[in-house]
Amino acid sequence: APARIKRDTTPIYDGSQVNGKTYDYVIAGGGLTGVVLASRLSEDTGRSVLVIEAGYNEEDNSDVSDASKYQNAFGTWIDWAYQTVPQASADNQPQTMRSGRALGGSTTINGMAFSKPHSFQIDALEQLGNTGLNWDSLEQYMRRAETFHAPSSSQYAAGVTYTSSCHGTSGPISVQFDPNAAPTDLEHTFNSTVLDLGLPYATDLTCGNPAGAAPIANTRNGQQRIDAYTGYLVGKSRPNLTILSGANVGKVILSSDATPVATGLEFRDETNHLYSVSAKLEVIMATGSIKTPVILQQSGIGPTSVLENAGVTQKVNLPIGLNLIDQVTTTTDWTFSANRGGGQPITWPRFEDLVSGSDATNLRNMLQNDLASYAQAAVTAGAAETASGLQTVLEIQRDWILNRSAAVSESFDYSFSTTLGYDSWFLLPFGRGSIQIQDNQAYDGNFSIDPRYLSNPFDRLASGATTRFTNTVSDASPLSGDLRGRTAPGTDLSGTASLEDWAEWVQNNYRSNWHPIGTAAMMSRELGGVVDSRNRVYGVSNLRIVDASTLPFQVSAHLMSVLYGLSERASDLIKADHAGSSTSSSSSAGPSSTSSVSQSMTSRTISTSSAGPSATATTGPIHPNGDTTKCVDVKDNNIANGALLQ
Ligand SMILES: Cc1cc2nc3c(=O)[nH]c(=O)nc-3n(C[C@H](O)[C@H](O)[C@H](O)COP(=O)(O)OP(=O)(O)OC[C@H]3O[C@@H](n4cnc5c(N)ncnc54)[C@H](O)[C@@H]3O)c2cc1C
Repeated sequence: APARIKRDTTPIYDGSQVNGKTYDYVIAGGGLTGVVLASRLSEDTGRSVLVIEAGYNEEDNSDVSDASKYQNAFGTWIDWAYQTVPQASADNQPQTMRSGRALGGSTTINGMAFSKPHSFQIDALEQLGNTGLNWDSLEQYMRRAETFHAPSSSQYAAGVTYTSSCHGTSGPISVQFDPNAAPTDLEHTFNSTVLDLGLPYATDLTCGNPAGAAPIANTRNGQQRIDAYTGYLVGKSRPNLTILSGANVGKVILSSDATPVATGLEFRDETNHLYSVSAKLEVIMATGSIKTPVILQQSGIGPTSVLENAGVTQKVNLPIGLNLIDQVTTTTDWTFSANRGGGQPITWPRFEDLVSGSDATNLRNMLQNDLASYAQAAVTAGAAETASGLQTVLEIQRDWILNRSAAVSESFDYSFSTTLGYDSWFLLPFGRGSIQIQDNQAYDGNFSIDPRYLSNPFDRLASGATTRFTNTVSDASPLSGDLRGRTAPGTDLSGTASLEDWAEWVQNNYRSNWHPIGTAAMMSRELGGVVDSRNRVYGVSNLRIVDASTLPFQVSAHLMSVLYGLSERASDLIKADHAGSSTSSSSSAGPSSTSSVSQSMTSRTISTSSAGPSATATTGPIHPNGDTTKCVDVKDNNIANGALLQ
């Protein structure tokens, strides 16, 4: 067996150890949300829980645990590095979407920034048909995930601000300002510059009003990254929790009832054996915004045209894989006249900060007149189910931008040596994309990811305005006095150039913001929703989705806080829904009877194998030193060999 066996929540690697067994809860994916659910649901010692995760325990990987090594893991084995299709409205090139493949999921490779949206953005979840889901109810779950460490007295004296009542005090995820950093000259200069430009100051980015300039805390404890797995499971003794790592889920097993019942999962372990497990109470999907739609479409839950083209028999017609929303990021750079110290000032400009005069009039008119055509364009592109449903959501986004002074962009600024850089993105795209399987191969098949970056005319100009604003800041005093010149974009693009010119630069110089959401949206069925307010998939029994795919729109925040809150909330809902149910008897008593496994296997189409080992099986671990090519579960859509794709 691989030597990476750890502590009490020991992952196992051999799928035959769970094959044919029944667990109360079977969770696909052990990323941010999967790990929260595994931890909370296994608190109930009478319930058996299985998590199936494609990646491994990366506690010993310093690229994960060392908080200063952000980006080192990009392009390595633990980055899925999903490839989009060439982006027709941008530069016609594919984009790489970073995503973590490990216990802890994307929290093992992410930027650790911890912020919360506007309270009215979370209240809008209720407006979309999710009764009872609003800022007040979710905020307590966001706090339940968090333990906040106040800044040191010297940090406080140097100007770090916070509001302790907005934070949690006893949750699994430690949130802290970098203990080795206090605001530098640069940060003071930067903040006074943006305040002079009229931006407000946000004392704390977790209080429900993040617009303006603010300090940002991270999910860290000292120099250690606190990812979801480290926070929620490492060191916990949970005999009723089984974690199978290195295994790819391919399908949800569904009964042939008129309303299909999710009875388990089919998966392939690290040695390519094909196996299945049963869920007595529920199957929970937590494989993230890209893979959740792929797995569900392969299982027969999805849009008619997508499943027909792929040759998959449809069991439930749902807009799974539609409504994909990600943002685009640009990087702009300046040179300092002298080293001004490191630092990470962050700004969240509003519409009124980004544009004025005819630009503001033009953009406002677009939002006032063109939402119906935006919604229709998404339907035509196969990215929305109905124009009326999407328009309802877009009208809510318009209200945030034009009437509620929402933060519409984020600018994450950094300085090192003599460079000042800004990573900036327009937060609230009106465009929508899709994820579609291309064949009926659940393990070695192809799927297309098309975020349709910059296809929406408003997104395009708002992205231009977002990037141009970094120039406005750099040109303003006192910051301008410290800068020698701009290195990206080149000076042929002047600060007063039109939004159109800046948008064109963005089209050729952007990257994915790596925040895909929306592909199984939580909202009423009529609006294009896939799950209800309790995370239950419409038209299927015993199946929930609890991951980033359920967010129906982007918000003015990094996503972790919301996802920790939503998965904490879901764990309570699931526990409550099964409070009276009896427990699974076979989970700890070895494989369930062969006959029940065979029955579930014959009720679905399976080309590669019958129950039990597949013909291509080999043995031995595949990570980190083994033959990683064995773990390729979707052709051309991941890295399995550790090579850098870009
Ligand atoms: C590079 C990067 C930087 C980011 N920076 C920040 C930040 O600073 N702050 C912030 O708040 N958010 C940030 N995010 C976003 C945040 O990390 C994600 O939104 C969040 O982790 C999504 O949670 P999830 O549970 O939906 O998916 P994930 O956490 O990605 O988990 C999905 C899990 O499913 C597994 N999986 C996939 N397919 C299968 C399969 N077939 N079988 C079994 N398992 C499978 C994956 O390996 C993964 O472990 C960043 C994301 C990235 C990629």
